[in-house]
Amino acid sequence: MVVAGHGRHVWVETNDGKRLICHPRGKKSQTVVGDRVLWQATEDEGTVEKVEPRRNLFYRQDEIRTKAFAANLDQILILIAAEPEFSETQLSRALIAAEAEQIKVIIALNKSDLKAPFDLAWDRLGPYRDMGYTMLPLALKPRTNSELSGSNELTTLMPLLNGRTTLVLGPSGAGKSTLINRLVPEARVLTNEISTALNTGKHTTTSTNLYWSDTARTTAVIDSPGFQEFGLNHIDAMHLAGLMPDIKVHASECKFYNCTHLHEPGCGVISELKKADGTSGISARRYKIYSDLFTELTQKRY
Ligand SMILES: Nc1nc2c(ncn2[C@@H]2O[C@H](COP(=O)(O)OP(=O)(O)OP(=O)(O)O)[C@@H](O)[C@H]2O)c(=O)[nH]1
Ligand SMILES: [Zn+2]
Repeated sequence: MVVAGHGRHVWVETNDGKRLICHPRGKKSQTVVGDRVLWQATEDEGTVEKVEPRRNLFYRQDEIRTKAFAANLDQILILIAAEPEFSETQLSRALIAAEAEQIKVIIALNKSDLKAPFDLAWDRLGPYRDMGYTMLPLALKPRTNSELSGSNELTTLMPLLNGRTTLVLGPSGAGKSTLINRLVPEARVLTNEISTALNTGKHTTTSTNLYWSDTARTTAVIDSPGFQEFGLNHIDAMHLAGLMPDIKVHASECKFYNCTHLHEPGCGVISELKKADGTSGISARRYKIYSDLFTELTQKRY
């Protein structure tokens, strides 16, 4: 399994837990973290001979290039926090990308100890709870021993991670490193090892790494940057509504089968949005995100 990558060179873990650097055979082979590969030993390193078929491939795409995050995921954990204030647009983009690959998502809101901003943020997430996304409050920051003995903040999260491979995504400052370091105390050491091995001189905090949080290697977390610039150019504008659950339920009520939900008469989405009695299942903010994204995806350059 590929557990880290740098450029075209990857760090492969064998079934018995050994790790070695592998180089791609030929120009074409593109591997990402989570890939299962067949490799062949060279002197002290290896060559990737074949990438096994993937269950899924999670990626973002901007105008310049496609960037794969990871493959063969069981789920994605989106970690946001009471502070800094999260961007609903970024959150929605990540959810749409996950939906496009039919990967389950957990949304975790960190820093529940910051009562006032936390309550505000929890409120802002109302539409996402209504859509059925699993959502949990967290307080990840290590506390004093007396506070810790009372409750373990990871007791609600751990059962959701156990035995699975989870890609952790989140904006800077939400607590991603705090989480990874609690799940995998030796993460920092491993990251240094990887960057020395794949050697680049620079640190690999900008690359994607897979860590085991148990010695039996059944629970994996993948740490990846890139939440900030989440391009969705790989998605067809006409498929967008189908990837946003709150819009999707009303898109089946439209008069025209190819309705864009932006201006058409008899549009189920627009009529839901215009419900004046406060019962609309589509928030104004979500509709704005939909229409802005629709425009972005129809104007994309190839
Ligand atoms: N109040 C509070 N602060 C927290 C909590 N969890 C993490 N923090 C703090 O939030 C700050 C950011 O946490 P990090 O884990 O470095 O965040 P990150 O998402 O890895 O951020 P980058 O390194 O910028 O990507 C640190 O100062 C943490 O101590 C929490 O539950 N409550
Ligand atoms: Zn419509």
